[in-house]
Amino acid sequence: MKKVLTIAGSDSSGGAGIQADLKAFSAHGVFGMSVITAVTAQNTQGVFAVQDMTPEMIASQLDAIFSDIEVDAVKIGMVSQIETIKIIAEKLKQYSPKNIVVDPVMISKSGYDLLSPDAKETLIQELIPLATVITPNLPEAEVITGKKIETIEEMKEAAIDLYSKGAKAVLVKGGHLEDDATDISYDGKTFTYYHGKRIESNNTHGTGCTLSSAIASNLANELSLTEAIQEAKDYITTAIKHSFPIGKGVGPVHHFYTLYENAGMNKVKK
Ligand SMILES: Nc1ncnc2c1ncn2[C@@H]1O[C@H](COP(=O)(O)OP(=O)(O)OP(=O)(O)O)[C@@H](O)[C@H]1O
Ligand SMILES: Cc1ncc(CO)c(N)n1
Repeated sequence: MKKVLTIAGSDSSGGAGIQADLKAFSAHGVFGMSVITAVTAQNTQGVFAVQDMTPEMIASQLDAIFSDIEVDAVKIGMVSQIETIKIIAEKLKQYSPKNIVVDPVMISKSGYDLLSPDAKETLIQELIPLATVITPNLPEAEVITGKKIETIEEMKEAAIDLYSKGAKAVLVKGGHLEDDATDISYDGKTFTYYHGKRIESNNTHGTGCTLSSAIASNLANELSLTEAIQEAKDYITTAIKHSFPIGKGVGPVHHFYTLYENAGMNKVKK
């Protein structure tokens, strides 16, 4: 069984962050592990408090895992502070895992800063160059490139600009487009489109976390990058379609169990 690590924040309501990542890992049949960077007090309505882990504690978690277990892929989500980013980058350089998916999480859907504004530059300089693929949404891509992105053409321009920051590939996500949810990847040579019809759902809490974890799982399972992204896109689309309205705000997506599905045991149809 492949082993996949998420380095991210905890979402107490279970829709995003570490909790979404571990659910996505299980659904992909990989063994999930976690390094918690911060604990958030969060629900479907917002983020109410954040407690960052110390850099020492983050380093200890990383050492505990990498000194003992072979890691097939890493997904990085909420990294919160400059010192958090620096220690993660240092440890990843030391252990050099094969696949690193960087989701440059900045602001929650409810508008809370999950990345300290003064840490943006460190994220760009320290983490992006280590990435197999980075997966910014449109607001994140706008912050990193400094340009407004509203059209497919502007997404392609942003992808070229983001690629120049040093990641092996870039996936610009179109969840925030007005129109359909089309994502675009760029690997320095080729653009690939991942088309998704916009689903009218209020339950999209954790879509980005889920997509990046699905990509990491698929890379661990040795799919090519474009296959890994396409499969992950199919997964998130199904997960949004079958999402449920728990809580009073933006509900979570539904993680469906491919293993059960293959065995004909899953009630959820693709
Ligand atoms: N309403 C929707 N219908 C269909 N696909 C969607 C919808 N919203 C988002 N997606 C898809 O979900 C994936 C995650 O994209 P999105 O832009 O929502 O990420 P995000 O903003 O980083 O999410 P998060 O809330 O976790 O930060 C993308 O593949 C995107 O196209
Ligand atoms: C902990 C955490 N990570 C990421 C996101 C982005 O959706 C969130 N809301 N919470």
